[in-house]
Amino acid sequence: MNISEYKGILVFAEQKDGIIHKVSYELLNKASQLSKELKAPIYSIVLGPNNMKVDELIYRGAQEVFYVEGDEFNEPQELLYKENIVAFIKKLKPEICLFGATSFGRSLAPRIASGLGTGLTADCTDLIIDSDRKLVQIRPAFSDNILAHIKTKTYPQMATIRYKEFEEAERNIGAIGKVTKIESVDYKNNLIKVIKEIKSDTTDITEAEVVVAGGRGVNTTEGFNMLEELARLLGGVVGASRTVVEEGYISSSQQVGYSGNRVKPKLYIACGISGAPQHIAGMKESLNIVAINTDPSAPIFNIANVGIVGDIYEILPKLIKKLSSRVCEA
Ligand SMILES: Cc1cc2nc3c(=O)[nH]c(=O)nc-3n(C[C@H](O)[C@H](O)[C@H](O)COP(=O)(O)OP(=O)(O)OC[C@H]3O[C@@H](n4cnc5c(N)ncnc54)[C@H](O)[C@@H]3O)c2cc1C
Repeated sequence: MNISEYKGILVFAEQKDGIIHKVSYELLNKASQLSKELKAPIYSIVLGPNNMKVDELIYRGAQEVFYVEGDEFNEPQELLYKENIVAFIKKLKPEICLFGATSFGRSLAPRIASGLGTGLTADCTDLIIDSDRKLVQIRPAFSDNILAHIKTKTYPQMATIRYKEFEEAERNIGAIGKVTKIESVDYKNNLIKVIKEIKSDTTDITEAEVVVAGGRGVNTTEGFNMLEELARLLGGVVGASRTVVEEGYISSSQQVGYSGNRVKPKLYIACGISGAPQHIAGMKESLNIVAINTDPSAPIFNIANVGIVGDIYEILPKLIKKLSSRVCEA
């Protein structure tokens, strides 16, 4: 492998219905910092429906956007995406490729790395360049107890980055860049056929401003109904610890934590959650944390702005009653 052939930073821009996922703008922000050190161009690749507005990627810092156009890219077809991106990367030869650690990005990036015969560091929280121009990929390991610094021997150097880890790149509508359309590869072997997409009627937990989360202390359907009611009154969504997801009270799409979603709401209400490091990893950046727990020594109180020692089955009905009367008055 001749490393000197590899130049530039490639950001994969994820989209749905032609709307670019915000993680792509966060990656472009990080790419801009790295490009200053490497003196390397920033590219972005987007596979999206016909006539998609891709200029936004230029406003956010991409110098050249490669657009693979086709309505088939509205479906999360990892294999179709993989074939296109692998073929493209083999030609472009970027030294760094960045993907968002969204559920689609987490599924797609390893397939691409395998197709290219290169390494991949998943779920990074930071990236730096060392004195040899190598990408140091930083990610928590062993339940956030250490921060591993990982370098890849093979090129391109590939990483997925957690959503909401960096600020979005500022928007500059005067930015000049180039959009290059590239032909989709002829690939008919899709193993997945989307028959019907069932849209969730709740807000994506990663975007919610209020999260009312339940743990083993809730542990009944009646308890989760209370959480739903509280979340509704506060205009938020219900989240959960892994324990209750595993027990089947709530879908895994609502899990918060190390192996679930990372959330950063204005208000996080932790009900009957002990505060294990794996849970805290997903919610510690919340602006305000309220914890309700019967055990005054529960670790969740160490990071809570407001701690209530008590039984959720006594506290939540009072809170719901109070909030309901306020909603009625208004
Ligand atoms: C590799 C790995 C990844 C993991 N990833 C995640 C993850 O992404 N997210 C996650 O959450 N966990 C994750 N875990 C699991 C994690 O270690 C904990 O086991 C889990 O978070 C504990 O869930 P909990 O707080 O609901 O339950 P518990 O730790 O059992 O806590 C229940 C709490 O409820 C309180 N309580 C009980 N009854 C009441 C009541 N009536 N009112 C008020 N409080 C009450 C108790 O005092 C206790 O503090 C992971 C573990 C591993 C090994």
